[in-house]
Amino acid sequence: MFKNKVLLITGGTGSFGNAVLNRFLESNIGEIRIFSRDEKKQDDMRHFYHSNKIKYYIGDVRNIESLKEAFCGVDYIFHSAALKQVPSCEFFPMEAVKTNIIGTDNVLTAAIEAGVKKVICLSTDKAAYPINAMGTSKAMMEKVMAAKARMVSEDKIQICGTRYGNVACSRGSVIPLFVEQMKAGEPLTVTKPEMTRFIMTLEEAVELVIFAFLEGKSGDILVQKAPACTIKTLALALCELFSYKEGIKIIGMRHGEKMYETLLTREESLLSVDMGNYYRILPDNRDLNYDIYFTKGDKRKGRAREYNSKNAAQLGVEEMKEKLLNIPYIMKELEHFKNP
Ligand SMILES: O=c1ccn([C@@H]2O[C@H](COP(=O)(O)OP(=O)(O)O[C@H]3O[C@H](CO)[C@H](O)[C@H](O)[C@H]3O)[C@@H](O)[C@H]2O)c(=O)[nH]1
Repeated sequence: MFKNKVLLITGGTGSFGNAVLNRFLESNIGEIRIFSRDEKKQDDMRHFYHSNKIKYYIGDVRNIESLKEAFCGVDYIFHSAALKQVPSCEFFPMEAVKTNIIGTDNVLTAAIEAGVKKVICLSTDKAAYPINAMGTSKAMMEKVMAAKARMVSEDKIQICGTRYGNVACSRGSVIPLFVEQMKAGEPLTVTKPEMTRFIMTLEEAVELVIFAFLEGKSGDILVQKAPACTIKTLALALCELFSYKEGIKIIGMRHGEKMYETLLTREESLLSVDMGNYYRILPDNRDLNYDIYFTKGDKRKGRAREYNSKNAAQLGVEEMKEKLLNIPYIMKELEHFKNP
């Protein structure tokens, strides 16, 4: 489906953009456009890949004019540009509104105008029953996406979403932090040992977006059935892999954190289809006519069960070690740790 096509990735200089490039550069895709704000990161990528297939566009999803220019001739978009750090969004919630909500609206408006055929918007489990500004802005992003999908015919453009769990070893996340603590000879700072998270690899995140691209209909959100684990399991697995003896120190929950994350809410589980390794959450396309809204409901509500990192399949220490050993970053750090 990507043969000779033009794919644009917003926020394309991040880990996700690089993983998509690794996946597609050797394929028969026509062109990949990297759209982002940071010229330095784009320049680094230019030198790293040396590929004529990649074109770089400086711009900001907050600025619709910059999107319009970049979208000319584009077939498909993976929309990954976002503010995704929990603390920074908590301190600057309006910045999250501008990038995650208004930015997504801009991307979709410009995509419709430019005749783009399919857009996949990347969201997070923190958007389900959100408690922090990052999750709330992503929940609103999903609503913007659903509203746009409802308004524009599927023949013109297909708009879908994906929801991720935690991407293992992504920039600024807990695994690289624990690795740095081990290098410094410090104990691992565990917030709450029994806290759980869905764990995905970057490759799985790319697979999910491709699955959404191939199988998603307009308005759908696709979710991968990811395994989960407690933070204690993760810390123990790392200590065992690195033969690390300094142990862990419990520091307590941080601002805006939940004990577990949800990939599928109770309400969504009524609208979801089990597709083997994935769930497809169908859009709630009931008539939005206000009279009906007040007189007709859904009797099934209340019977449904959410899908969260507490009731999902849990990885034990051995399984976690196995998963970690498949991640190039861990292999590199292990090598370095053992032969400094
Ligand atoms: O020193 C620390 C830091 C984190 N944790 C724990 O490790 C887990 C993961 O923490 P991360 O900071 O790696 O991830 P978050 O769940 O807070 O959020 C991350 O995952 C999100 C997706 O759900 C977004 O991608 C977001 O940008 C990213 O920071 C949490 O239970 C957290 O409490 C610790 O135990 N000790």
